[in-house]
Amino acid sequence: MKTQLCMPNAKIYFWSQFFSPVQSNYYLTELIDTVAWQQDKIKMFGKELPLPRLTAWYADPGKSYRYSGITNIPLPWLPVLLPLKEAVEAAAGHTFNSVLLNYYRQGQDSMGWHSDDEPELGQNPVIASVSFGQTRRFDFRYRHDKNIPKQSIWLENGSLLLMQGPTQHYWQHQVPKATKLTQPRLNLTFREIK
Ligand SMILES: O=C(O)CCC(=O)C(=O)O
Ligand SMILES: [Fe+2]
Repeated sequence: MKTQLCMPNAKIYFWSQFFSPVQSNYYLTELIDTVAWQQDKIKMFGKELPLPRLTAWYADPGKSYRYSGITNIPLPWLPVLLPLKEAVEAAAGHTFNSVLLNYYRQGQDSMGWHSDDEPELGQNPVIASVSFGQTRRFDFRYRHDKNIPKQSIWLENGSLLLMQGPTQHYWQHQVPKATKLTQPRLNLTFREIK
């Protein structure tokens, strides 16, 4: 079922069971096994620190993506990713030429506050985010006014979150640590690199 999140200066839609549990469990194991996962390092306070998650970047030829000082050179599309891309494109009414995959091995893995506002995404990017495996909390905070309350949603197995319009200009998001959780989660964010 599709719902719209009610947040100012944002256009966000959510489908709780976009993929069935059977499909989702298949994709979870298949992607964990076949994706070329890597652990990037970022420079922080003069030190090199490993990112607290594994990532991979699949995209059309020439579509590189740079964030946090890391340049992602695209890998050619894996066949298993193509039906996912098509299903998400049909729901979003938008075509994508790339996907960033994040592998949260357990609750210690996380992603800090950020907006998806890199220049290669252009103005008002459409970003379609699919989750498989362990349910994790996804938080939003308003960038310019601390009085606007934070919002959170639970991204469960098989869900689809679509962020578009001015969302990235006005809101940041994060996936906080959840240290008690032991099960893996995969997230795929489909993007259009200009
Ligand atoms: O894991 C998630 O749900 C969020 C991923 C994300 O924000 C990103 O890849 O930019
Ligand atoms: Fe993001």
